[in-house]
Amino acid sequence: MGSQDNNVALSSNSFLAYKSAKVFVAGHRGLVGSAIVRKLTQLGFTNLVLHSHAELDLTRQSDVEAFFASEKPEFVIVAAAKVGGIHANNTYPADFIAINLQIQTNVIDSAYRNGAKKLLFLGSSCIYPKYAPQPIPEDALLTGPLEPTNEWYAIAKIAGIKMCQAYRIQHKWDAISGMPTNLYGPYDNFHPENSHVLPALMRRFHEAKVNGAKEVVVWGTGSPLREFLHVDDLADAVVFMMEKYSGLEHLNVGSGKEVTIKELAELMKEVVGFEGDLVWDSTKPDGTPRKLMDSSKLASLGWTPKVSLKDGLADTYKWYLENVNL
Ligand SMILES: NC(=O)C1=CN([C@@H]2O[C@H](COP(=O)(O)OP(=O)(O)OC[C@H]3O[C@@H](n4cnc5c(N)ncnc54)[C@H](OP(=O)(O)O)[C@@H]3O)[C@@H](O)[C@H]2O)C=CC1
Ligand SMILES: C[C@H]1O[C@H](OP(=O)(O)OP(=O)(O)OC[C@H]2O[C@@H](n3cnc4c(=O)[nH]c(N)nc43)[C@H](O)[C@@H]2O)[C@@H](O)[C@@H](O)C1=O
Repeated sequence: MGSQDNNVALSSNSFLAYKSAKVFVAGHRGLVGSAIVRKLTQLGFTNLVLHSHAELDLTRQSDVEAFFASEKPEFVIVAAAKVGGIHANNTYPADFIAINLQIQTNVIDSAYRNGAKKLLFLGSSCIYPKYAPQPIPEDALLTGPLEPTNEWYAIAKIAGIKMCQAYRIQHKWDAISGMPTNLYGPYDNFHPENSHVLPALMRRFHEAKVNGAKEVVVWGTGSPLREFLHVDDLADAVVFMMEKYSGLEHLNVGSGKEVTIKELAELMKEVVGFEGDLVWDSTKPDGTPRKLMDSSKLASLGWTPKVSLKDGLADTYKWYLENVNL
């Protein structure tokens, strides 16, 4: 089945034409959700519906149903999820599969039942097989075994894509999915163990510099390749997809540029200004050896990223100094 076979007519669904539309951004306090809120605010959206986890626990079906029945948002962006780096994914598999299945199932179903015009679900590049062809095209999904450190999270995310597809097919409802590559930027999670590599290294190098440490430990061998995208670029792509895309297939969202973890660590060392040595802890997992996404479908619709890794790191470190390292 081609990606256009289940398109929903967009004529009544323009996103950008209607800045007073009620838009629910689930997960608005996180890395991604906060960037989407910044972008929508800059664009002039005036009716954003925002609830923290403490105010509305999206794993609770009856609370989610009551929220949608009373608020009836017209557009829904799902950036709420249980998220973490390689260690967190590997350590809390039950949380990663259960919480994510609950959040996305509750939100997608309630959004449909309460008349939302369009919903965008965010997955992750870890949905693809561990040894997918590189760069990874969208149709590599479900063609091979997953990376074991994050298969529980990946299975939940794959279920989210399939749920959007199923509602599109059965109900002719405009649910789409975007698959971002590894992200970073303001409001990231800088936890020493549970975060992703980029914020983890930023904090570790910064603390080493401040404490005058001679070395910094970096996990794994340094050889895995990762593609990084600044979260402001992702927010731009989310708005672009809300306006321009209405198809069955999920769309990759990447920068097209990859670096080894060793190169990332060297760059971070330079940006932070740490002058000691790197020590590699090979008892820690490398995870997927490479996951560069093929984002040419999104590019062919007219979207391109703008922020280079070097500029994005400098910008994020400035934010870290002003907001985290108080
Ligand atoms: N970070 C990355 O590198 C990547 C992220 N993504 C995807 O982007 C999306 C957002 O990720 P990111 O911003 O990094 O994650 P964060 O951990 O920064 O933010 C997650 C958000 O989800 C909210 N949340 C979590 N559980 C619940 C719950 N039970 N009820 C209500 N809200 C909840 C949190 O709310 P609160 O703050 O109030 O606790 C928080 O605002 C996810 O779908 C993720 O898969 C995809 C690829 C890469
Ligand atoms: C976005 C994506 O994020 C996760 O996948 P990942 O890409 O493997 O994520 P990561 O950022 O945690 O690690 C990238 C690489 O970096 C190395 N590494 C070095 N030093 C540290 C370090 O200090 N912390 C971490 N976390 N990694 C480190 C680490 O060993 C690995 O080789 C998925 O679980 C899944 O959730 C997902 O979708």
